[in-house]
Amino acid sequence: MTVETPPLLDFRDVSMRFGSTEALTGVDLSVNRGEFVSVVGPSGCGKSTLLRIASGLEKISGGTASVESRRIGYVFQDATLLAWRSVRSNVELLAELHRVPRAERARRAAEAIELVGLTGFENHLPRQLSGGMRMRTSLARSLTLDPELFLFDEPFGALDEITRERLNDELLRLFVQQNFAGLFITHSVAEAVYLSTRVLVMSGRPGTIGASFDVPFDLPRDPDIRFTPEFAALVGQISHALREGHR
Ligand SMILES: Nc1ncnc2c1ncn2[C@@H]1O[C@H](COP(=O)(O)OP(=O)(O)OP(=O)(O)O)[C@@H](O)[C@H]1O
Repeated sequence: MTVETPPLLDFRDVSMRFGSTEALTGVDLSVNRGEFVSVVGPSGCGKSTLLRIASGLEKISGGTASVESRRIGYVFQDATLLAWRSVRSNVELLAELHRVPRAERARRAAEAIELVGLTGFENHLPRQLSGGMRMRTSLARSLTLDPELFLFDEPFGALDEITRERLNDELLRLFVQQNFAGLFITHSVAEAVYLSTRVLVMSGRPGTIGASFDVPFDLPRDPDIRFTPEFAALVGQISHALREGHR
């Protein structure tokens, strides 16, 4: 007999108003353990609002939004590093705020730095890093808290194509290795398909989930999958759904 575990994140009929602006309506969204769910949608349809609700920063106007875990990681488009702190000290910051003892904090930071491939750069300051390395530092900082649910708000949007693809590979590897569930916001349909087990298409406004696509490709994922006709076909279908919802 299999025991059903509740989804880590479960939104039912969620609506959200900001004054007279109806930002979200009738949003049903769940993220289970083992899932990496991406959300694509036109600008202003409420994607960031979804993440802010998930992280408890925003109170919903209607429906229910439950998050089962307290171990939540966040990575945003801006790496938000402290300029005067080294990579090591930036990576330790969250653990420090959570009052993790010094030796344990140092151990977790060293492990996270290794996981994101920044070993050797521990003493660098943020201004001495490339954009991709800053993002890796931000990712490592969240990994020190061993998140069960990871929320990503367009983390790679500002990076060049090659760096973005490399970080996509690294994130996929971490997803398989570290076993967290992910909710990932992006404007890139190809990125969403490559990273995810499921892609949701939002339409706006007010924003709602218009379509859901399961991604059938195995994990761990071969980077060359991006050049196959099956991959292109799925990207095409999702892009089409995005255009339909935009009308
Ligand atoms: N704090 C706020 N006060 C008022 N309106 C808000 C607030 N936050 C978001 N909104 C409105 O809610 C809608 C959704 O915004 P949100 O930032 O979630 O969209 P988005 O899909 O993430 O956009 P983008 O893709 O451009 O980042 C927008 O119309 C926005 O103006």
